Amino acid sequence: MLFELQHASKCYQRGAHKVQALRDFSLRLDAGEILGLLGPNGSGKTTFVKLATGLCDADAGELRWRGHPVSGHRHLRELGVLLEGRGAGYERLSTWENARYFCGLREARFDAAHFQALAELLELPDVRAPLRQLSTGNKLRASLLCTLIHKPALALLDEPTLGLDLLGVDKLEALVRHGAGQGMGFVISSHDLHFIERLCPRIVCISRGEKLYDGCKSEFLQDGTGYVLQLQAGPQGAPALPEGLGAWLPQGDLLQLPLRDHAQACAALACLQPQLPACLSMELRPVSLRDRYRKLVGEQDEEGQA
Ligand SMILES: Nc1ncnc2c1ncn2[C@@H]1O[C@H](COP(=O)(O)OP(=O)(O)OP(=O)(O)O)[C@@H](O)[C@H]1O
Repeated sequence: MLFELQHASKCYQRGAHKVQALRDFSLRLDAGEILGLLGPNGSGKTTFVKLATGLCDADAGELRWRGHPVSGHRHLRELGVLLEGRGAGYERLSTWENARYFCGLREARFDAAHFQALAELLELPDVRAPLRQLSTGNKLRASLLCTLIHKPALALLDEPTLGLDLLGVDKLEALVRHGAGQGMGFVISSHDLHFIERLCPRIVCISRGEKLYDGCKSEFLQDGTGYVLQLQAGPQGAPALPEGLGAWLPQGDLLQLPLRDHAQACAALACLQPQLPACLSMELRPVSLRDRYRKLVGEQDEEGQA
């Protein structure tokens, strides 16, 4: 076991009010794991990263590193952190200079070959130019490089895709897979659900500071729905559903029908076929992380309002 946070709680004081950012939150991670941390805005993801990195103290709970309670800041040398999609790079320094500086700060040897490998993996164009001359996406690539230059055992990446173009996201994905292959652990907090779905075999979902789910992505996706039929009704309104297929769920101006499996999807299409040409659009797709996440967080909101 690499990292463990046990029963952590954190409350912020905001004026006269208290905000419970995390409540009895526990998480453990092994070397080589890639964990996707999901949660709505304000659910406590950044607070978790701040607790893990000592940027703020928990009101309760314990942090353990390699099986031992954390005391002091020694474990920070083995962490790589990207907070809220921004690195801590110095704008007047180049990627190369920043990387050397951050290695020094963590008392790690600067490995030029590792720098080169990361720069190539990220396709960073000009590692000798000051950061201020780089585009937003390339600044983020430089920050990612500086986050990983000292070969941390655990990388905590908060919103690492913010501002990255498609190629940049692909490069980041390759970088994470490469690191995990070498035994690094990753906690990736992001609202980019496609990115998390592609990359993370383990999902943790939090809402209002509490953990709603922690487990395998494949199990997270399996909640009895295998496919979703989605359409936009024409002037005649929603197609009539035969008995046993449930009911249309409105989603903005679209209608969605959750379907159990391949057989039920085929049966639904066969029944609805005469009515489908009158619809403005139609799509049958496998259930996604987005569907499942929306359902889980939505259910919790409903409970909260009840
Ligand atoms: N320094 C602070 N002072 C007061 N309240 C804070 C502070 N930092 C965070 N909070 C509050 O704590 C809660 C959790 O915030 P946090 O930033 O951890 O959420 P998040 O899941 O990272 O959100 P997002 O997805 O928007 O980045 C929010 O209600 C937020 O307003």
